[in-house]
Amino acid sequence: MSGKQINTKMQEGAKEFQNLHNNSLVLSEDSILSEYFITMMNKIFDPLPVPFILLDKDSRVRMINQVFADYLGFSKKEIIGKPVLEVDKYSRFPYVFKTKKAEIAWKHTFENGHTAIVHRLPVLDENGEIKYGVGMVLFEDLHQFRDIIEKNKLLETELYLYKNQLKEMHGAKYSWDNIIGNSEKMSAAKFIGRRASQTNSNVLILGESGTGKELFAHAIHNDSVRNFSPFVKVNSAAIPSELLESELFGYEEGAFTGAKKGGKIGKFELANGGSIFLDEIGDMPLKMQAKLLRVLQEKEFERVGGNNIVKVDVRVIAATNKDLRQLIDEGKFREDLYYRLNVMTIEIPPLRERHGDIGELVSILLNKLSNQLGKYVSNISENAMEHLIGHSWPGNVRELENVLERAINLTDSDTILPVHLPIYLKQHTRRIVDGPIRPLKDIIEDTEKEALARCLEYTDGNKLQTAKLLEISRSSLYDKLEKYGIS
Ligand SMILES: Nc1ncnc2c1ncn2[C@@H]1O[C@H](COP(=O)(O)OP(=O)(O)OP(=O)(O)O)[C@@H](O)[C@H]1O
Repeated sequence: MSGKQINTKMQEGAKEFQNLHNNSLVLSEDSILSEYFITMMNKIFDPLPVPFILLDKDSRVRMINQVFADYLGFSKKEIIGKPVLEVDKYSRFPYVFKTKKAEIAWKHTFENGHTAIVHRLPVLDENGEIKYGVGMVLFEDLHQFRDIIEKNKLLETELYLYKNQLKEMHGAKYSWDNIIGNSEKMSAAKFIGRRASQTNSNVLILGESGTGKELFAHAIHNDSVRNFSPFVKVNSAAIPSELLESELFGYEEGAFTGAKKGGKIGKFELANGGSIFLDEIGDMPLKMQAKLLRVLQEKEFERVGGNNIVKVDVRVIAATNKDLRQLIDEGKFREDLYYRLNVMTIEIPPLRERHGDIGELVSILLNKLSNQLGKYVSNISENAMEHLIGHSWPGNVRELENVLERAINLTDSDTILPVHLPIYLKQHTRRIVDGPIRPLKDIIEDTEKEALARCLEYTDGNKLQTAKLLEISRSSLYDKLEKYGIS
């Protein structure tokens, strides 16, 4: 045979080999019967540890590899050319040739007693007639098969557990159904939120403290195509500025004293494929804002102490209760970052601008809190409700939740009465102004005193949070508490 002929034969053999993997393809008469083709098949399949057999259209064995012959307990010579039923009287090939339908992963017990999982494939010509058949043993005994199924089941269970754990650690817990309120303003905010979740754009959520900005961030992630990937929350105000960079972007081994061996990945890498929720973005230091801007623009960054570029695909959802425009004017927030973030902006209205939502909020929150506290309180008296509606709710829904939780703990029945509400809710500021005419200084001091007492009650005595909510320094808070004798 000339070199060219060998080449052609080789190509034919390769083509036929490909055809074997696709039983819808058709073989030429010459090639199936060609000794060269059979030699090629032997060369390819003999060294493989997968039992393999080739039958012609009359169900005679044309080729069998060594492992299959060994498995059946014959030499190859004893098998080649014999009708398949003489090799294994239980063979289903005659049936497969009749139906012309492949049998995939069937359980089969051979004449020698071995039970295996097998494939039987009929190969047809261009007229749809049987050309030949291919048989393969997938698992040589059922134990092998069962072991793999068991291992697979075990892996699936483990995977499910890890996925759930990951979702718990880095998943979004809330959906739109958890966001109560159908007032016009709230419905408008939810409408934009829903639209935002269907896009890949950055989202900026604005609203006072306790209005539900975090709930919105969860719902947006959950409703987006990224919902199977992590949702990672970072509170820029809660992390000391010197740690924020490594928290967000990770660090390389040896980046600084105390750095972990092997380095550490940051929240952006953790959120890859998913969303990162940057809460209190208005409190982010300027240096970090510059790095964040680069991530938003280039989708890449370097870990602290590293030179390698890390590429990420993360959707940013930022939130703040600060006036970012004012921060820009004060030189505390980058204007370019503001415009990058301000793509889909959602403004959540404060509770005092949607008193219409209070009824629904009270009824759903009472139910939720009753379940959490294991004490069923479902009613609220008309007077108590009036107090709730008359209040200005500086702490928004979070404050309402706290007021209701306290009331559930105080009541002895299934109803909340005015007596179960904190005093500040019932003393409206107007009373201070409405009383006898007094020096303005006294009125201001009384107002200040009441505001401090109210806020402390709302925060359960947490002075740091009180100072934050009243937007005064901690030392100023302590001075005022001392002045008014509030402990
Ligand atoms: N519309 C709402 N429906 C149900 N619960 C709400 C709603 N808004 C807020 N809450 C509840 O109020 C509390 C505060 O909400 P959240 O943390 O989302 O507010 P926030 O605006 O992110 O506050 P902050 O600015 O202080 O971080 C949570 O317990 C939340 O479940």
